[in-house]
Amino acid sequence: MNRVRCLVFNSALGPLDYRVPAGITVEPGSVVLAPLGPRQIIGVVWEAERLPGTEVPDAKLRPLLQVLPVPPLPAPLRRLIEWTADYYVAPLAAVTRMALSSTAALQGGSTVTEYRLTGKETARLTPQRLIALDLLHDQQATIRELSEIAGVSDAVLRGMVNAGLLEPVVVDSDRPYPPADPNFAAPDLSDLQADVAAKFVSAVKAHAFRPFLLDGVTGSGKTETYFEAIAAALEAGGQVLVLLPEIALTETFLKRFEARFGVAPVTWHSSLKSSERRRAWRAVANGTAQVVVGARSALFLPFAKLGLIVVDEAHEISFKQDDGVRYNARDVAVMRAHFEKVPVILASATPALESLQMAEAGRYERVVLPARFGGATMPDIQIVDLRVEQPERNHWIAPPLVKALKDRLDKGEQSLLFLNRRGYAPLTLCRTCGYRFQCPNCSAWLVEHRLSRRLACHHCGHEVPTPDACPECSEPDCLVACGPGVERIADEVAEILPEARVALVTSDTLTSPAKAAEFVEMASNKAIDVIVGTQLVTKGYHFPELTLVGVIDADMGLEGGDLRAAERTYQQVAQVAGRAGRGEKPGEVLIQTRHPEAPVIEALASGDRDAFYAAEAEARRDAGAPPFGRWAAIIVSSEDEAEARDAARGIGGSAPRLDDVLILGPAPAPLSLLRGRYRYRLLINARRSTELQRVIREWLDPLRFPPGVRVAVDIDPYSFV
Ligand SMILES: Nc1ncnc2c1ncn2[C@@H]1O[C@H](COP(=O)(O)OP(=O)(O)OP(=O)(O)O)[C@@H](O)[C@H]1O
Ligand SMILES: [Zn+2]
Repeated sequence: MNRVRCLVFNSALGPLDYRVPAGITVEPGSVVLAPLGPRQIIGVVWEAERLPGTEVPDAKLRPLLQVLPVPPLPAPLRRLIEWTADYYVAPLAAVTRMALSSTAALQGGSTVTEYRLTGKETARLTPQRLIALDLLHDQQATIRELSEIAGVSDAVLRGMVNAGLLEPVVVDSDRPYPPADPNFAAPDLSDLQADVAAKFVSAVKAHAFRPFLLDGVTGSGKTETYFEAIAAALEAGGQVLVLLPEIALTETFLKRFEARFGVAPVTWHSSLKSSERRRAWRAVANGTAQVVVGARSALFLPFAKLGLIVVDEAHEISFKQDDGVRYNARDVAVMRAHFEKVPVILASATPALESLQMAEAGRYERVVLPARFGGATMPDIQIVDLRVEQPERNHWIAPPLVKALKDRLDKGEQSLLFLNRRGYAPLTLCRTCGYRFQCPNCSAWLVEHRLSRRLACHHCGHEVPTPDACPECSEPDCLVACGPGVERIADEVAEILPEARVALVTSDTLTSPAKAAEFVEMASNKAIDVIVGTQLVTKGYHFPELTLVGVIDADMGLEGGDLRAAERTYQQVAQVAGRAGRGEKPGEVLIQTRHPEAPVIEALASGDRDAFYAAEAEARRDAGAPPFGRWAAIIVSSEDEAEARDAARGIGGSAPRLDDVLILGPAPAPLSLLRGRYRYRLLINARRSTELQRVIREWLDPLRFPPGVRVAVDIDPYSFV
């Protein structure tokens, strides 16, 4: 009797056993279609001994229906999936799903039918068709994707196909990617860079697990050195995964990669079309995708012969996923390298304390690039004490920064102003009655976006047009904007420097790779004098004429009491400062603050990173915080406030009593209402040595909750709201 155990794509079900009928051969990792009740479900054949399940008698087993035409998930990936599920207390099925992230790729055949406009116009056009004609220009995608782009139904589009307005195009999703050339344009490395690169290259050649922390100041050429490691992996016929924290950075990366290797790498992120996803997924699985650059989800792609992993800007908190499986891509990347037996490079100018600690403990090998490439110097950093140098009323740029901006404009050099807040103002209130605009779904204020004339919630996306009158007291023209967002700073720059060309760079303006490319092009060609941006412009960019960076509010990130607040402020400010003076002209950085005496501000001013990290590490050690102690959170939510509270109390009531585990809460989360769900939190603090996951699993497993309640576990949380 030939039976197998499968992990099926339903997180509520455990592993299921099936019979393997004649004519089908499977091995661990095979992706299969199996019957489940009257339906069919996708599953993955797993080593039975690794998945405890209930033994079903042979006679009761149902046969597998089909093996899907893709290579089996390789063993190192299966081990990674197990590790991730175990470490983050997540269902195995939910993690496995992340690996099979293109359902199109799992189906047989290698073509996808996409549609595009024919250019023909018929006499009778309904309003819906007119909209579609307008929005689908230069688009080619599946009906489902086009319907999302145009905001019309599938039926409207199908009607347009029948009317000859749209035509099908068959796309071959197995056409190979052009090969990268490791020697296309190799740079002359400086001696220091060459030493670092040589370590990477020998590690790649050795094909063994070896984690590196590439700690190099901004502009030191970290990218150039890890490109040498990529070249070595290509020479050896291996695949490479490069993780970037944001899609917005991909564009610059692609250009540099192409200049170095002759072709663009394969990209992987959430906004790929399904045909692109399918092509990339299949090429990764059959080993023909050589270098994949992607957001954190690329981490679970089924590489056939991985040779190297790079995590760039490894300190970025966007590597932490905060919904679904709550994992940290930086840490999982290291585990993947461990299972694949390959080197991994974590690159950053401002490494996370956790990573530095790992280096100190000898677990990671720290390699250092202490100076900028090509003789460029680090920028000069000045503190602007806002208590002394006050901006004008309702303005946010203090006199010294105004002066510096004027000076740069006169000299024809570029400036960058950084404020990590989108929109015009974070709070809008009525001057007459005091009414404040709040999100109906979240405990958060609505942020005014003046460019698009909306008030928007940055948590759930809820939006309303900005009204002319107060909704409470009906007084017209009485709304006041409180506090600054980047749009307001851009207005202020236009007021101070009417002739300056100002670019606003936020996720609201750089909405596509094309827009990002356009911005880079303009900034590089000096068609922009002042860039005003959020954290999106703090890293990755290299504009040689940019000589002034102004930080509008260095204190903003310090509010809220997050355990990593000081570290994050340090990283953000140091990164944005790092954009100044990367060319021949020296850079200057002005940091506006009300707390010049705060250790993090002092460290930024003196450039004494080591002292800051040492003090920060000491504080964390005292508080039993990571990396010295462990935190986990349990977040309980429901659309019904009482139900959420009761469930949270139930969890609190059955909390284990352990000497070395401290449990706080349940208490309403700081963001007590989010996307229409009421939220309660418990925080768990334990010693490094505690088996925290086991404690949590044994605590939560026996508990049952009403169907409307969601209980999420967050191991090593980054968000404390
Ligand atoms: N050996 C080299 N030859 C030629 N150009 C180089 C070399 N090393 C670095 N550069 C150039 O110097 C600039 C800075 O290098 P790079 O962007 O790799 O630094 P980085 O350390 O990644 O910086 P950041 O952390 O600030 O993003 C880039 O324009 C890069 O092309
Ligand atoms: Zn909201």
